Amino acid sequence: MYHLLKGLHEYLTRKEEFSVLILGLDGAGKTTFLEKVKNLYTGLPSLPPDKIGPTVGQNMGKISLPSTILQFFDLGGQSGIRSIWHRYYDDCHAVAYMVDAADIDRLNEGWEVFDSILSSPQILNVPLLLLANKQDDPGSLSVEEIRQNYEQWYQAKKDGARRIYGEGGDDRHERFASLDVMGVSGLEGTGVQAAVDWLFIRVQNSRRPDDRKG
Ligand SMILES: Nc1nc2c(ncn2[C@@H]2O[C@H](COP(=O)(O)OP(=O)(O)OP(=O)(O)O)[C@@H](O)[C@H]2O)c(=O)[nH]1
Ligand SMILES: [Mg+2]
Repeated sequence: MYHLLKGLHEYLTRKEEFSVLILGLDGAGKTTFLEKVKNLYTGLPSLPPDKIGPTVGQNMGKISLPSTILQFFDLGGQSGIRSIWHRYYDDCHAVAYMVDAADIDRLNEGWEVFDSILSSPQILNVPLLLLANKQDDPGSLSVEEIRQNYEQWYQAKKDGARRIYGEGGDDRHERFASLDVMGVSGLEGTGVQAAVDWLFIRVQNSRRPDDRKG
């Protein structure tokens, strides 16, 4: 009887687990952000910023929310490591792409990488959130400026491609038009809970066809 009740209790209180990828160029602030998420949701202290080095491979962090567990994968953003990102695409339920909104010189490079994610077939129906990080930095671009910056970059790329290939499809631009962009500071924690809330809500509605409950 005890085992039956225990099994029933476990069945009723089990949590569904979802994987969230945090992607972006090296130095965008992904690991600092994940440390803040872990601190806010588990109560454990964040690693001090001066103890966070460039990620070689991945960092993971699990947080428990009502009836849900979010498992974050923070992947190293250096160009040599980006080639492994695609291995995670099939099993993820959401992607947070982070840009350093204060590093204007590297935004174009960040958009090139973002564009390759937008055009990945495995990511097509996965919720995608764009995070404009380092909002605490007085030199950072606002959410609206980040949107405009991407639009300008995209337009320039499209104009260049049209000259070479003629008119083509515009799927990525359509996806961007409906994309949510949120301003955060992983260092100070501003906007971090709003971003996690966004991911929490979206993953519930985006189960992959082969996902099993439990
Ligand atoms: N001002 C400010 N600095 C930040 C913020 N988040 C991260 N940083 C700094 O940005 C630098 C890079 O942060 P990381 O978290 O290591 O960046 P990353 O995206 O994980 O980099 P890789 O692991 O190389 O891909 C560090 O010096 C951080 O302290 C932020 O919100 N505001
Ligand atoms: Mg890192």
